[in-house]
Amino acid sequence: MKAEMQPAEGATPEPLRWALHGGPGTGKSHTLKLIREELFEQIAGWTRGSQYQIVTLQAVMANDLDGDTIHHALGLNWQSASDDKISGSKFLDLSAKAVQWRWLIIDEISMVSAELLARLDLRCRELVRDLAQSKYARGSAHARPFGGLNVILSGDLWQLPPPRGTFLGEVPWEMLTSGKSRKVAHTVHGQELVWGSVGEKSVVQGLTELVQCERTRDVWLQHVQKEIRDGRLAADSHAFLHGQDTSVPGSWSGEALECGNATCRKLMQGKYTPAHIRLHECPRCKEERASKKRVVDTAGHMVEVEKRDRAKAIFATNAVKYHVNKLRAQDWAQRQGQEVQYAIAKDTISSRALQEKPDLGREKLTWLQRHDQDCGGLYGVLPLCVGMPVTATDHLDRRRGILKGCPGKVVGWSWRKEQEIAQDQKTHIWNQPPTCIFVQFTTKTQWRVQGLDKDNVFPVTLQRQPWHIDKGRSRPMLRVVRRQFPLAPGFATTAHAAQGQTYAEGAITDMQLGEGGDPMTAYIAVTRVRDREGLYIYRPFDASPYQKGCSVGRALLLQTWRGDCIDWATLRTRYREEAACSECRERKPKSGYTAGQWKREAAARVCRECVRNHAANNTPWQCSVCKAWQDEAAFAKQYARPPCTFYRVCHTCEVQKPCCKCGVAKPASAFGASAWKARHADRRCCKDCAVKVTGHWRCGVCSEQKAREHFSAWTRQSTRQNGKQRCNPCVQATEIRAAAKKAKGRLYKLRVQDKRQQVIRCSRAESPDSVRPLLRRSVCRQAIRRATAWQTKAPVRSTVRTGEIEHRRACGNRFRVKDGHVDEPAQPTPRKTQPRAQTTQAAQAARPQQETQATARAAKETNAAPAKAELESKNCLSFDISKSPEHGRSPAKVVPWSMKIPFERAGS
Ligand SMILES: Nc1ncnc2c1ncn2[C@@H]1O[C@H](COP(=O)(O)OP(=O)(O)OP(=O)(O)O)[C@@H](O)[C@H]1O
Repeated sequence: MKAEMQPAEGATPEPLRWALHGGPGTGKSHTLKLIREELFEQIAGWTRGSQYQIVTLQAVMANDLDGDTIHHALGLNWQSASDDKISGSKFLDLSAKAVQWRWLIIDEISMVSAELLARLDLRCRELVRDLAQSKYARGSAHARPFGGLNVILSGDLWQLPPPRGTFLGEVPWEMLTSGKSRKVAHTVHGQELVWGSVGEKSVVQGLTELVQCERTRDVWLQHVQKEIRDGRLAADSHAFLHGQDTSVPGSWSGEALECGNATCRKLMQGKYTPAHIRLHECPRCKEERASKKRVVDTAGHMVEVEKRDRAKAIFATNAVKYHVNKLRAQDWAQRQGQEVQYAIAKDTISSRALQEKPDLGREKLTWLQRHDQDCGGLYGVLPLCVGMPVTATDHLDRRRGILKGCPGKVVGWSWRKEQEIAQDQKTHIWNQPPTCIFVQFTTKTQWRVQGLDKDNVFPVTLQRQPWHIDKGRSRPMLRVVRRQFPLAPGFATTAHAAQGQTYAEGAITDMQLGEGGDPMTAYIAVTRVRDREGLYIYRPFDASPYQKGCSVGRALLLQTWRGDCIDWATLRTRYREEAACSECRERKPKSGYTAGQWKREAAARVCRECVRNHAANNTPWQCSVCKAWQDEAAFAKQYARPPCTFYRVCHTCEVQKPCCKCGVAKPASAFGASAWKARHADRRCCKDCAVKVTGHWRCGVCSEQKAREHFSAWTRQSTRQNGKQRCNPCVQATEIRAAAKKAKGRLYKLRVQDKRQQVIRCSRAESPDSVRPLLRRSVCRQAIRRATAWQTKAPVRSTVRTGEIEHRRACGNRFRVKDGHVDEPAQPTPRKTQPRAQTTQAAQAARPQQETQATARAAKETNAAPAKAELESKNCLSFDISKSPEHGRSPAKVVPWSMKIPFERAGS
């Protein structure tokens, strides 16, 4: 260190920028503590904040080292990446503190993002006085990194990356691709601070590595931790954790057989099955094997309930942590024989939010179920009982060391007088919270609040925190203020909060990773314990996520810090984007191709060099159709323009193209300019097909272009050309189709009618004789009656029982019947429509002939059917359906008998 700080002759001393690296529990924080206490404070007599500063990302880590958070110590804005908003007075305050700064120690560097490190560097350059000797190198106008402060970067690159931002161990790909960086300035700056160099030397000048794990003395557990760290968890280790059979005896630690038994050593030779090994291993191996089973099963193995109750559950996400905390709080209270008290948060909606969404109040109950990180870090329903472990969710008192994440236990709470009545009613849900909750916190120092009789007991009062329901929006509007105690049950935590901690009581972890889960979170949990007895794995897990190896960046950064020579050329060939040229067959990086060529398919991609060769041979352009490289003269002039780089067609391929309508291949002159250039063949329509002729319309049905006279049938309705116009043949065809359709409809009706009549006839013929008259009567509602016209004495058949009968055939007159008998008046009733004089004479002339015919017909009818006469004598009227007045009427008026009287009923 001294050597590094020793100036070369005549030169400004170079400040120290050093890395302290080591696995979990190797004592990095312990070393920093020693440097602080023994070197800085005891030997140099310095104080924190004046001559040196120790910073970390999280308050709990800072508290362990008696340091500060990066944001608080350097006045950085933690909500946004902009640091311009710092007030003048605060900046002056910081500057005054930084006047004497010489050392800056950053712990848990893996959790500091590139962006945050860049902001820290810029703020240091601002705060350190220009007069400070080390700020500028001799002859340089640029401030040194970190304003010339001596810096120690301590941490483990194989631990968790920052919750947000770019991980420092990520390879800056610009180094591999030698392309321009598209990252934001802060990212590039931050990465340069750990990867880059100042002049010939790298920014981080060297590295001290700690290798001996001090936290975990269990050799086998150390071995498992290492396997998970390297991403190569062995099948045997996985089986040991699950209590399954292994290919080695139980006391195998990964390096040696601890029992030293000769039989067990023999079992190691690989000839035996796992079941055999388990059966024949020595008692010590059996014992070791049992203790290595860390996956908790439901059958009650590892029933160390008491111990497990005190162990901290470590999860990857806040949501799981929140729910586990609530469940374990209930469980814990039950075991202690206590009733859980629930403090209900009060959410107040801002007036602006109500303006935007008036019915927001209805959702309040659902907000209580959201996890705390969604609602300003305060629980909706906070379970509490006396003696329960809790943690502070905010910095409650910096002076006393009660920072966010500080552990403690509930000692009691105090009510206002009027609230004590509610207490008597034994309610366990506090809609009206107590005035304060007394919590005994575990801090580095001992203190006592005035008026309280116990040490380290702090009255935690209600806190208000704003949160937004619509926090995903670019400008959240729906603001709610939550009022709750800033406490959380202390049974579970996240892996990020657990980093750097040692849990002597043990840790519970879930190693079954979901999709996208990070094995590092499980690694952090596994490395927090002192021995295997302290590790509880929540459920069986899949080994594959822990066998994928680890990223190349971490190892490369460590090599950079060590000062090892990195073979960037080999890395470039391995990681750079490359593709083979279709002509020279050589694999080349993206920069070896033009943008257009890179996008092409592998078979058509040509590298810059081959393109250059073609240009040198005076064939600079490639035809997109025939793929031949040709000179410029082989292409049309417009292809010289830059947009045509991706599509050029030579004259030979361009001589003729087919029209999409007529399908005939035609030269360019037959097409319009845009149609000729169209790449899609279905858009290339020749002029003949596309042309509009004056006085012509295109028929909307047959699509033919015709003179307007051919549309005369259509223009009777409309003269507008709207694309629906139809030519005369098409109109005619339409009309014919409509008429045919109508006729078909009518024919169908007649067919139906005929069919019905046929059915009736058949049924009548088939029905028994006794039933037939009944059927006839039912079918023929209007019975046919016989009468004799009194004028001509001719027989007349009619359905009229009472009324007038028109007897046209006999004389053209009418006569009246009453109850079926002819009512003979003194004078004949004149017809309504009187025949004209001429026709009356003609009718009178024809009358004798008609009378003769009628008489003859009557005689024929009387003689022809004796059965009919018999029926008539029985006063039954005959029925001939073809002569019936119903015949020929619409079927709707004729009611089929079968529908009216069922056959059986009629028969009976
Ligand atoms: N040299 C040492 N002598 C005795 N105990 C030590 C030593 N180094 C570390 N320890 C103990 O080991 C535990 C872990 O140490 P420490 O927190 O410093 O490790 P770390 O490397 O910072 O771990 P992590 O990477 O997890 O933060 C602590 O309880 C500490 O007291």
